[in-house]
Amino acid sequence: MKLLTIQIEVSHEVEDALTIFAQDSLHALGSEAIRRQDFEEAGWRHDSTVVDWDELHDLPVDVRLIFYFDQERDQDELVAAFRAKLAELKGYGLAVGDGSIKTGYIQDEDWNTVWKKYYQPISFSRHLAIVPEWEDYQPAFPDQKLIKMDPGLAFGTGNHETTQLAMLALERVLTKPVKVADVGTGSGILAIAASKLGAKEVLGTDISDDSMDAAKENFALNNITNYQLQKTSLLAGVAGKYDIIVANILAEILLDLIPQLQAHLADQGKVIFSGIDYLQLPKIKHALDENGFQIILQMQEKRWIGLLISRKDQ
Ligand SMILES: C[S@@+](CC[C@H](N)C(=O)[O-])C[C@H]1O[C@@H](n2cnc3c(N)ncnc32)[C@H](O)[C@@H]1O
Repeated sequence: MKLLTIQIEVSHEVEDALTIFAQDSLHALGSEAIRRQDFEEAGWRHDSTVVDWDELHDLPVDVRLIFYFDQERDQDELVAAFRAKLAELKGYGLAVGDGSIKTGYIQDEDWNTVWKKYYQPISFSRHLAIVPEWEDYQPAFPDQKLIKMDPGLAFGTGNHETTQLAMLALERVLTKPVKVADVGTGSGILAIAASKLGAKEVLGTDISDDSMDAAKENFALNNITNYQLQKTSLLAGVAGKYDIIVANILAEILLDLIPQLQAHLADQGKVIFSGIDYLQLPKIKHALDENGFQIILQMQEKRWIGLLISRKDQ
């Protein structure tokens, strides 16, 4: 099978917003970012960035985003959607960069090997490291827990700031072996992190078939058995209450989740939101307030906001 590729030259200011837009609104099968800065810093960086100098033919001015879509998708429609999004972001006062767009086709096996090359172990914290399935990794601490991942076609390698903000909040609130629901589980990474941090049971929900397949494989890869997966929108049809509900999804979708929270959150429960572009924060704050919730911790990385939330009276 072939994949449609759409390549856009942008400024780093819009990289995240455009990537999430492609993933969540246009249902891209995958994405890749080639950042000039990564190449320039390659000599001294020892984190998850990997640079293959042999493949260095033409560097982007700032960031080149490559999105992968099913070959049957209408490329003119997708290009028009990207152009409209770039115009919207420009309207917010962001530097969008060159904005030029190129389209093409590649064999999907090529895509699989391309992204794997850029996916390296992440020593995330004192407690957790995220390790691609095919990598050997020596824990930085004898008791550091490893999250083994093969995200397949689902979102959630652990590289994205939004995933990392949600993981930080999980470390903060998982102080007892409680029940955790991960809404929009993607690759299952947050549910797996919760289980490794000692959750009693984890539930992952998602609307995507790719997510269900990837999460199931990743639970098996991590020898996790105390999990359930449910293909549904947000918490629709989910039975029972959860002590922690974590959701890393775009703000527009979190707005639909907020009215469902009271019914699914246990007494003294906590909610973790991530995936909120800072421009969308006022809307989320307002909706939380209207639905009886308060923010008890706010974190930010680049444009992205992560929130720890409780009921107002708790
Ligand atoms: C940004 S990804 C987060 C993946 C993973 N939890 C992480 O933190 O890396 C958002 C996920 O939400 C899923 N999603 C989007 N809309 C949804 C909905 N209405 N209900 C459930 N999942 C949804 C997408 O399929 C995607 O897997």
